[in-house]
Amino acid sequence: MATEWRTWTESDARSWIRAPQADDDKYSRGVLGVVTGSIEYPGAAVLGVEAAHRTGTGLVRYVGPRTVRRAVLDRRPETVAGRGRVQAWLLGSGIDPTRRSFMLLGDLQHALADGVPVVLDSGALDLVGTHTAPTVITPHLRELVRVLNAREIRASLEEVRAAPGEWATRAAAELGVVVLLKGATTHVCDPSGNRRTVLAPTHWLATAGTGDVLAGVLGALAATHHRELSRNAETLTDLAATAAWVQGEAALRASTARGGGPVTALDVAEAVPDVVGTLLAS
Ligand SMILES: NC(=O)C1=CN([C@@H]2O[C@H](COP(=O)(O)OP(=O)(O)OC[C@H]3O[C@@H](n4cnc5c(N)ncnc54)[C@H](OP(=O)(O)O)[C@@H]3O)[C@@H](O)[C@H]2O)[C@@H](O)CC1
Ligand SMILES: Nc1ncnc2c1ncn2[C@@H]1O[C@H](COP(=O)(O)OP(=O)(O)O)[C@@H](O)[C@H]1O
Repeated sequence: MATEWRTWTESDARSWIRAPQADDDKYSRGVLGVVTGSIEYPGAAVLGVEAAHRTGTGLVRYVGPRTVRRAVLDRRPETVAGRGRVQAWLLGSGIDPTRRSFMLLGDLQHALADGVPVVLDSGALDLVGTHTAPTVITPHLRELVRVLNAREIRASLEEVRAAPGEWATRAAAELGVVVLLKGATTHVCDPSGNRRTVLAPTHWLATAGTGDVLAGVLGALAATHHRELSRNAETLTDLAATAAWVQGEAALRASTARGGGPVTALDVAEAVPDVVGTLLAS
């Protein structure tokens, strides 16, 4: 039974930001594994990894093509290249699902078999339902239409645009995953009927790559909350709403720092630590 939509606020988001403690190390803080980016879209990998580091995970492992790996490491040398044990996976940003190599598909399947929480974005959205781990999908409107149509649920872009919350709810129920449907209002819902909206505080956010940043923030929050997630998978819904809130607030701060002017996706990622710091201080 679906509940009413609840608008996610700063005080809601505050409950889902974890600061490291004296007995923490980089592993206990949570390791995020990332399979994103491609020769066509290397920037998506850079943006997601940057955002994950900026959100405050203990360690990020990146798996992907050599040239993309190089771009990621040039920007963020803290990143560890190659597979390893992780507490959450971020898969698919900057990947064209029609052009996946065997090696990439193997990396994606390997990650999905891990059993830890998964964020599925962009070029991995079609893999929803192929695994049992707690999962959140992060489509925009067109991508949600594709996901629904692939499951023989007929929906047009116009229909989904007219009632995004209803279609997100339907997708969550049919697919058995948390759905984060992006837009000026982001709808987050799950199969248990929990429903959140996150209102973007600036429309400058509607620019290339900010979805990749959101995916990185969410991946990091999933990794840092791995203990809560292992006890209660529904936690993923609130973490997803928090990621959208943090991303929106970061965009607002980045824009305000530029006199209210436009922002780039990297500006948004770079503003995330300020948002996290403010949430922890308040
Ligand atoms: N820096 C990076 O690496 C970045 C990488 N990115 C990565 O790119 C991948 C694809 O993501 P996406 O959301 O753009 O793809 P998709 O859902 O297929 O939508 C395409 C739709 O847009 C439309 N369209 C195109 N041009 C248009 C125009 N001029 N004016 C109006 N409409 C236009 C087009 O419509 P059509 O031409 O078919 O009418 C089509 O329906 C994804 O993996 C993402 O992670 C991005 O995050 C960006 C930064
Ligand atoms: N009109 C808007 N106002 C504010 N935010 C928006 C608007 N339209 C889209 N967004 C946000 O911008 C981001 C775009 O993500 P996405 O569509 O995946 O783009 P990309 O693939 O280029 O990263 C999402 O977080 C979405 O919620």
